[in-house]
Amino acid sequence: MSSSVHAPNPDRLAREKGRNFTAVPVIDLAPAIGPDATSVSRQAVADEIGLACEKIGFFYVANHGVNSHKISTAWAEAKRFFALPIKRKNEIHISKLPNHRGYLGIGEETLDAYAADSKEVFKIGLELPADDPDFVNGIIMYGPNTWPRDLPGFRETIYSYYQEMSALSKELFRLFALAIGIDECFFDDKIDKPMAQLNLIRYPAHEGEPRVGIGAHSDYECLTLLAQDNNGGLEARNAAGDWIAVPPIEGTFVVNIGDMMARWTNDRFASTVHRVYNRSRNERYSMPFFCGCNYHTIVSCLPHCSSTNNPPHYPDTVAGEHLVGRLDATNAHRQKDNGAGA
Ligand SMILES: O=C(O)CCC(=O)C(=O)O
Ligand SMILES: [Fe+2]
Repeated sequence: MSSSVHAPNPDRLAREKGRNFTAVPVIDLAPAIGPDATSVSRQAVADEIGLACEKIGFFYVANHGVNSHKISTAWAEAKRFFALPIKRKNEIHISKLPNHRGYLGIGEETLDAYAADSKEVFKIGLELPADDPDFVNGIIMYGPNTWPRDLPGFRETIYSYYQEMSALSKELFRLFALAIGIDECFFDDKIDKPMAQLNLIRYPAHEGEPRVGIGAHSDYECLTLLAQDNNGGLEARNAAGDWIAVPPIEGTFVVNIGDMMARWTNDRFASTVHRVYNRSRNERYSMPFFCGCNYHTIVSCLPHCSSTNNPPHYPDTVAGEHLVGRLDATNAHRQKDNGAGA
């Protein structure tokens, strides 16, 4: 879930100054979350992460602790889902569901008004019962998931992968807190009912010129944990406007900061613009997990993120209201819901 960046935004350009990265670092998480981790080794990893978040907004994590079998089975199930006939996928089309879950076909989500995305997506979120009070109150980020029928094993495998991503995100939030210099547990009670979504994405193969898979955008939430296949194509934009490749690296996930964490840290952490430019022309798959905080969290400039010369850039924000506002702007079916088309 992400936002277009085409509106001229001088503030954003000013913030990007100095973020002239030419590569994205790999950060080893073992000294932070492995069996021999100490508070000193955790802080050292957190500082490395903090630097990457400040200068780049992107990093890879290695030794992340996610079971490789869970990752490979999730890939296999994602491919099985997209191979279903379109009629079957449309049975669980997002526009037919009461919350922000389900299937979106090619061209139905456009992140950059100047270049349509070429991708299809299946979305799930935190599994909650239909009587969850927030869902009953119409909060579309919550409630039950809707799964494709007659695809045995899909639900279990994909939700188990979701839970792995959720657990790893919680570790990363603790490291973010250490990097910022606040209580390590600061985020814990703000992410215990997270607006966290897993997208399975398929970018179709094509002929001819390289093609935009997903247009230039920044992500909306706090952090994104991305698994990508071996085709490459993910690119992050540095302050000079150059597109820096973020290629697949075996055994890692790509992590990037989203707009909500940029707001929380007063842009100390960078929500860096990125895109997928499909040069390989092959079919490409990816699985981004977008971890936001709880819907009702008030996101307010954190300590150590402002000063008299650098006052808060953003008003306090209810995280969920902000996120849903962004979704309304980029999802065709949400615009209809909101009166633009009906
Ligand atoms: O597919 C990818 O590699 C990146 C996807 C992405 O940036 C997004 O869905 O926000
Ligand atoms: Fe993204």
